[in-house]
Amino acid sequence: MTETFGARLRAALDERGPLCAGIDPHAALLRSWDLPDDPDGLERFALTAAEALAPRVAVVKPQSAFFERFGSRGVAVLERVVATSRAAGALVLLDAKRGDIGSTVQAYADAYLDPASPLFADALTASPFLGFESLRPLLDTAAKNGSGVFVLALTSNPEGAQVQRARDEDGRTVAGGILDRLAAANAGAEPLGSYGAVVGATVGDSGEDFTAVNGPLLAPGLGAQGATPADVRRVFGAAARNVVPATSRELLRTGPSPRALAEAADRTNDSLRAALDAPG
Ligand SMILES: O=c1ccn([C@@H]2O[C@H](COP(=O)(O)O)[C@@H](O)[C@H]2O)c(=O)[nH]1
Repeated sequence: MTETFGARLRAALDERGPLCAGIDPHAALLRSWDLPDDPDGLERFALTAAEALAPRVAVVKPQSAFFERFGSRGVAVLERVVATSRAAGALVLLDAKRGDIGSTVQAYADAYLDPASPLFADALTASPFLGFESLRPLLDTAAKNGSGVFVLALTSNPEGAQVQRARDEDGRTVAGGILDRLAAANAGAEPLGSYGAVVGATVGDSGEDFTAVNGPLLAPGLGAQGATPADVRRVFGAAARNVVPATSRELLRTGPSPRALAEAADRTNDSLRAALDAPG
Protein backbone atom coordinates (compact mmCIF):
# COMPACT_ATOMS: atom_id res chain seq x y z
CA MET A 1 0.00 0.00 0.00
CA THR A 2 1.23 3.56 -0.79
CA GLU A 3 2.56 5.36 2.30
CA THR A 4 0.43 8.40 3.08
CA PHE A 5 1.73 11.94 2.69
CA GLY A 6 1.04 12.52 6.39
CA ALA A 7 3.28 9.60 7.36
CA ARG A 8 6.04 10.71 4.98
CA LEU A 9 5.84 14.27 6.28
CA ARG A 10 5.89 13.17 9.96
CA ALA A 11 9.09 11.17 9.27
CA ALA A 12 10.71 14.06 7.36
CA LEU A 13 9.90 16.61 10.09
CA ASP A 14 11.25 14.32 12.82
CA GLU A 15 14.44 13.64 10.87
CA ARG A 16 15.17 17.04 9.28
CA GLY A 17 13.36 19.58 11.46
CA PRO A 18 10.28 21.72 10.84
CA LEU A 19 11.53 24.26 8.30
CA CYS A 20 9.86 24.59 4.90
CA ALA A 21 12.20 26.43 2.52
CA GLY A 22 10.35 28.56 0.00
CA ILE A 23 11.76 29.06 -3.49
CA ASP A 24 10.32 32.39 -4.68
CA PRO A 25 12.46 33.79 -7.50
CA HIS A 26 11.49 37.47 -7.15
CA ALA A 27 13.04 39.78 -9.77
CA ALA A 28 14.72 41.73 -6.95
CA LEU A 29 16.30 38.55 -5.57
CA LEU A 30 17.62 37.56 -9.00
CA ARG A 31 19.20 41.04 -9.25
CA SER A 32 20.73 40.72 -5.79
CA TRP A 33 22.34 37.43 -6.91
CA ASP A 34 23.70 39.25 -10.02
CA LEU A 35 21.46 37.23 -12.31
CA PRO A 36 19.37 38.46 -15.22
CA ASP A 37 15.60 38.51 -14.73
CA ASP A 38 15.02 36.05 -17.57
CA PRO A 39 14.56 32.27 -17.89
CA ASP A 40 18.33 31.61 -17.68
CA GLY A 41 18.60 33.68 -14.50
CA LEU A 42 15.53 31.94 -13.11
CA GLU A 43 17.08 28.53 -13.79
CA ARG A 44 20.41 29.40 -12.13
CA PHE A 45 18.64 30.91 -9.13
CA ALA A 46 16.05 28.21 -8.55
CA LEU A 47 18.36 25.24 -9.11
CA THR A 48 21.09 26.73 -6.88
CA ALA A 49 18.50 27.17 -4.13
CA ALA A 50 17.04 23.68 -4.62
CA GLU A 51 20.47 22.00 -4.64
CA ALA A 52 21.59 23.87 -1.50
CA LEU A 53 18.38 23.53 0.51
CA ALA A 54 16.64 20.29 -0.51
CA PRO A 55 19.23 17.91 1.03
CA ARG A 56 18.71 19.43 4.50
CA VAL A 57 15.08 20.58 4.91
CA ALA A 58 11.93 18.49 5.26
CA VAL A 59 9.90 20.52 2.74
CA VAL A 60 10.73 22.71 -0.26
CA LYS A 61 7.95 25.03 -1.41
CA PRO A 62 8.38 26.53 -4.88
CA GLN A 63 5.99 29.42 -5.54
CA SER A 64 4.51 28.64 -8.96
CA ALA A 65 3.75 32.28 -9.86
CA PHE A 66 7.43 33.21 -10.08
CA PHE A 67 7.99 30.43 -12.63
CA GLU A 68 4.78 31.01 -14.61
CA ARG A 69 5.77 34.61 -15.28
CA PHE A 70 8.33 33.25 -17.81
CA GLY A 71 5.75 31.08 -19.62
CA SER A 72 6.67 27.59 -20.80
CA ARG A 73 10.40 28.08 -20.13
CA GLY A 74 9.62 29.04 -16.54
CA VAL A 75 7.36 26.02 -16.09
CA ALA A 76 10.15 23.79 -17.47
CA VAL A 77 12.44 25.21 -14.76
CA LEU A 78 9.76 24.50 -12.16
CA GLU A 79 9.64 20.87 -13.30
CA ARG A 80 13.41 20.61 -12.78
CA VAL A 81 13.20 22.24 -9.34
CA VAL A 82 10.53 19.76 -8.28
CA ALA A 83 12.54 16.78 -9.58
CA THR A 84 15.86 18.01 -8.11
CA SER A 85 14.31 18.67 -4.69
CA ARG A 86 12.55 15.30 -4.52
CA ALA A 87 15.72 13.49 -5.62
CA ALA A 88 17.56 15.19 -2.72
CA GLY A 89 15.04 13.78 -0.24
CA ALA A 90 12.83 16.82 0.40
CA LEU A 91 9.07 16.69 0.08
CA VAL A 92 7.88 19.24 -2.46
CA LEU A 93 4.86 21.38 -1.65
CA LEU A 94 3.92 23.28 -4.77
CA ASP A 95 2.41 26.63 -3.80
CA ALA A 96 -0.10 27.33 -6.56
CA LYS A 97 -3.25 27.90 -4.45
CA ARG A 98 -5.55 26.20 -6.92
CA GLY A 99 -9.34 26.22 -6.58
CA ASP A 100 -12.32 26.13 -8.98
CA ILE A 101 -15.53 24.25 -9.64
CA GLY A 102 -15.11 20.54 -8.90
CA SER A 103 -14.74 19.33 -12.51
CA THR A 104 -11.87 21.77 -13.09
CA VAL A 105 -10.35 20.96 -9.71
CA GLN A 106 -10.04 17.37 -10.99
CA ALA A 107 -7.84 18.70 -13.82
CA TYR A 108 -5.65 20.48 -11.23
CA ALA A 109 -5.43 17.20 -9.33
CA ASP A 110 -4.33 15.45 -12.54
CA ALA A 111 -1.75 18.20 -13.19
CA TYR A 112 -0.11 18.25 -9.75
CA LEU A 113 -1.00 15.13 -7.78
CA ASP A 114 -0.87 12.38 -10.41
CA PRO A 115 2.54 10.67 -10.55
CA ALA A 116 2.24 10.49 -14.36
CA SER A 117 2.27 14.31 -14.65
CA PRO A 118 5.53 16.21 -15.33
CA LEU A 119 4.61 18.62 -12.50
CA PHE A 120 3.81 15.91 -9.94
CA ALA A 121 4.57 17.20 -6.45
CA ASP A 122 4.17 15.67 -2.99
CA ALA A 123 1.54 18.24 -2.07
CA LEU A 124 -0.30 21.29 -3.39
CA THR A 125 -1.78 24.40 -1.78
CA ALA A 126 -5.49 24.91 -2.51
CA SER A 127 -8.06 27.66 -2.04
CA PRO A 128 -11.42 26.61 -0.49
CA PHE A 129 -13.23 29.85 -1.25
CA LEU A 130 -15.41 28.26 -3.97
CA GLY A 131 -16.65 25.98 -1.17
CA PHE A 132 -14.63 23.36 0.68
CA GLU A 133 -16.36 20.47 -1.10
CA SER A 134 -15.26 21.84 -4.49
CA LEU A 135 -11.79 20.62 -3.46
CA ARG A 136 -12.97 17.00 -3.08
CA PRO A 137 -11.25 15.82 -6.34
CA LEU A 138 -7.91 17.09 -4.97
CA LEU A 139 -8.47 15.33 -1.63
CA ASP A 140 -9.46 12.06 -3.30
CA THR A 141 -6.61 12.12 -5.81
CA ALA A 142 -4.15 12.89 -3.02
CA ALA A 143 -5.45 9.94 -0.98
CA LYS A 144 -5.06 7.63 -3.97
CA ASN A 145 -1.48 8.71 -4.72
CA GLY A 146 -0.01 9.24 -1.24
CA SER A 147 0.15 12.99 -1.70
CA GLY A 148 -1.16 15.93 0.32
CA VAL A 149 -3.25 19.08 0.06
CA PHE A 150 -2.81 22.25 2.13
CA VAL A 151 -6.00 24.30 2.30
CA LEU A 152 -5.94 28.03 3.00
CA ALA A 153 -7.62 28.81 6.34
CA LEU A 154 -6.09 31.87 8.04
CA THR A 155 -3.64 33.38 5.59
CA SER A 156 -0.64 35.48 6.62
CA ASN A 157 -1.74 38.68 4.78
CA PRO A 158 -3.72 41.27 6.74
CA GLU A 159 -6.47 41.43 4.05
CA GLY A 160 -7.35 37.76 4.64
CA ALA A 161 -9.15 38.50 7.91
CA GLN A 162 -12.05 40.27 6.16
CA VAL A 163 -13.15 36.97 4.61
CA GLN A 164 -11.61 34.36 6.88
CA ARG A 165 -12.73 35.82 10.22
CA ALA A 166 -16.29 36.51 9.04
CA ARG A 167 -18.85 34.47 11.02
CA ASP A 168 -21.70 32.25 9.82
CA GLU A 169 -25.19 32.11 11.38
CA ASP A 170 -23.86 29.75 14.11
CA GLY A 171 -21.09 32.20 15.01
CA ARG A 172 -18.32 29.98 13.56
CA THR A 173 -15.68 31.81 11.56
CA VAL A 174 -15.07 30.90 7.91
CA ALA A 175 -11.54 29.81 8.88
CA GLY A 176 -12.93 27.72 11.75
CA GLY A 177 -15.33 25.98 9.36
CA ILE A 178 -12.41 25.10 7.07
CA LEU A 179 -10.41 23.73 10.03
CA ASP A 180 -13.44 21.65 11.10
CA ARG A 181 -13.73 20.14 7.61
CA LEU A 182 -10.02 19.34 7.55
CA ALA A 183 -10.36 17.69 10.97
CA ALA A 184 -13.18 15.52 9.57
CA ALA A 185 -11.08 14.61 6.51
CA ASN A 186 -8.11 13.66 8.74
CA ALA A 187 -10.15 11.79 11.38
CA GLY A 188 -8.35 8.68 12.61
CA ALA A 189 -5.23 9.25 10.48
CA GLU A 190 -1.97 8.22 12.14
CA PRO A 191 0.66 9.44 12.69
CA LEU A 192 -0.62 12.57 10.88
CA GLY A 193 -3.34 13.34 8.37
CA SER A 194 -2.45 14.23 4.78
CA TYR A 195 -4.71 17.28 4.58
CA GLY A 196 -3.08 20.39 5.99
CA ALA A 197 -4.20 23.89 6.85
CA VAL A 198 -2.41 27.09 5.86
CA VAL A 199 -2.29 29.37 8.90
CA GLY A 200 0.06 32.34 8.79
CA ALA A 201 2.66 32.71 11.53
CA THR A 202 1.50 36.35 11.58
CA VAL A 203 -2.13 35.74 12.60
CA GLY A 204 -1.77 36.18 16.37
CA ASP A 205 -4.31 34.70 18.74
CA SER A 206 -7.13 33.21 16.65
CA GLY A 207 -8.88 31.25 19.39
CA GLU A 208 -8.76 28.11 17.19
CA ASP A 209 -7.80 24.64 18.43
CA PHE A 210 -5.26 23.57 15.83
CA THR A 211 -4.64 20.16 17.44
CA ALA A 212 -8.13 19.08 16.28
CA VAL A 213 -7.02 19.31 12.62
CA ASN A 214 -4.81 16.21 13.11
CA GLY A 215 -2.85 17.31 10.07
CA PRO A 216 0.09 19.50 9.12
CA LEU A 217 -0.11 23.26 9.65
CA LEU A 218 1.82 25.26 7.06
CA ALA A 219 2.83 28.56 8.63
CA PRO A 220 4.11 31.11 6.11
CA GLY A 221 5.08 34.60 7.24
CA LEU A 222 8.33 33.89 9.02
CA GLY A 223 11.03 36.47 8.25
CA ALA A 224 10.10 38.95 5.51
CA GLN A 225 6.48 39.25 6.72
CA GLY A 226 7.64 39.86 10.27
CA ALA A 227 6.92 36.67 12.22
CA THR A 228 9.56 35.10 14.47
CA PRO A 229 9.99 31.52 15.74
CA ALA A 230 8.49 32.68 19.08
CA ASP A 231 5.38 33.90 17.19
CA VAL A 232 5.03 30.48 15.56
CA ARG A 233 5.05 28.88 19.03
CA ARG A 234 2.44 31.34 20.33
CA VAL A 235 0.06 30.98 17.38
CA PHE A 236 -0.05 27.17 17.44
CA GLY A 237 0.23 26.32 21.15
CA ALA A 238 -0.22 22.61 21.77
CA ALA A 239 -0.21 21.84 18.02
CA ALA A 240 3.45 22.95 17.74
CA ARG A 241 4.65 19.49 16.71
CA ASN A 242 2.54 19.58 13.53
CA VAL A 243 3.67 23.02 12.38
CA VAL A 244 5.71 23.50 9.22
CA PRO A 245 6.95 27.11 9.32
CA ALA A 246 7.86 28.53 5.91
CA THR A 247 10.20 31.28 4.88
CA SER A 248 11.27 32.34 1.41
CA ARG A 249 12.78 35.82 0.95
CA GLU A 250 14.65 35.93 4.24
CA LEU A 251 16.40 32.65 3.44
CA LEU A 252 17.01 33.35 -0.26
CA ARG A 253 18.59 36.73 0.51
CA THR A 254 21.53 34.85 2.05
CA GLY A 255 22.47 33.47 -1.43
CA PRO A 256 23.91 33.02 -3.96
CA SER A 257 26.57 31.05 -2.05
CA PRO A 258 25.20 27.49 -1.61
CA ARG A 259 27.10 27.26 1.66
CA ALA A 260 25.53 30.47 3.00
CA LEU A 261 22.06 29.23 1.99
CA ALA A 262 22.65 25.88 3.69
CA GLU A 263 23.96 27.52 6.87
CA ALA A 264 21.02 29.93 7.00
CA ALA A 265 18.59 27.01 6.64
CA ASP A 266 20.34 25.12 9.46
CA ARG A 267 20.26 28.20 11.72
CA THR A 268 16.56 28.79 11.04
CA ASN A 269 15.76 25.11 11.64
CA ASP A 270 17.66 25.23 14.97
CA SER A 271 15.78 28.33 16.15
CA LEU A 272 12.45 26.82 15.12
CA ARG A 273 13.20 23.52 16.88
CA ALA A 274 14.13 25.41 20.06
CA ALA A 275 10.98 27.57 19.92
CA LEU A 276 8.59 24.73 19.07
CA ASP A 277 10.05 22.36 21.71
CA ALA A 278 9.79 25.02 24.43
CA PRO A 279 6.99 24.55 26.98
CA GLY A 280 3.83 26.38 25.83
O1 LIG B 1 -1.01 32.71 3.85
C1 LIG B 1 -0.10 32.60 3.04
C2 LIG B 1 -0.05 31.58 2.11
C3 LIG B 1 1.03 31.48 1.28
N1 LIG B 1 2.04 32.38 1.33
C4 LIG B 1 3.19 32.21 0.40
O2 LIG B 1 4.36 31.93 1.18
C5 LIG B 1 5.47 32.63 0.64
C6 LIG B 1 5.97 33.64 1.66
O3 LIG B 1 7.15 34.25 1.21
P1 LIG B 1 8.08 35.16 2.17
O4 LIG B 1 9.12 35.67 1.25
O5 LIG B 1 8.63 34.27 3.24
O6 LIG B 1 7.20 36.23 2.72
C7 LIG B 1 5.00 33.27 -0.65
O7 LIG B 1 5.23 32.34 -1.69
C8 LIG B 1 3.51 33.43 -0.45
O8 LIG B 1 2.79 33.39 -1.66
C9 LIG B 1 2.00 33.39 2.25
O9 LIG B 1 2.91 34.23 2.36
N2 LIG B 1 0.92 33.47 3.09
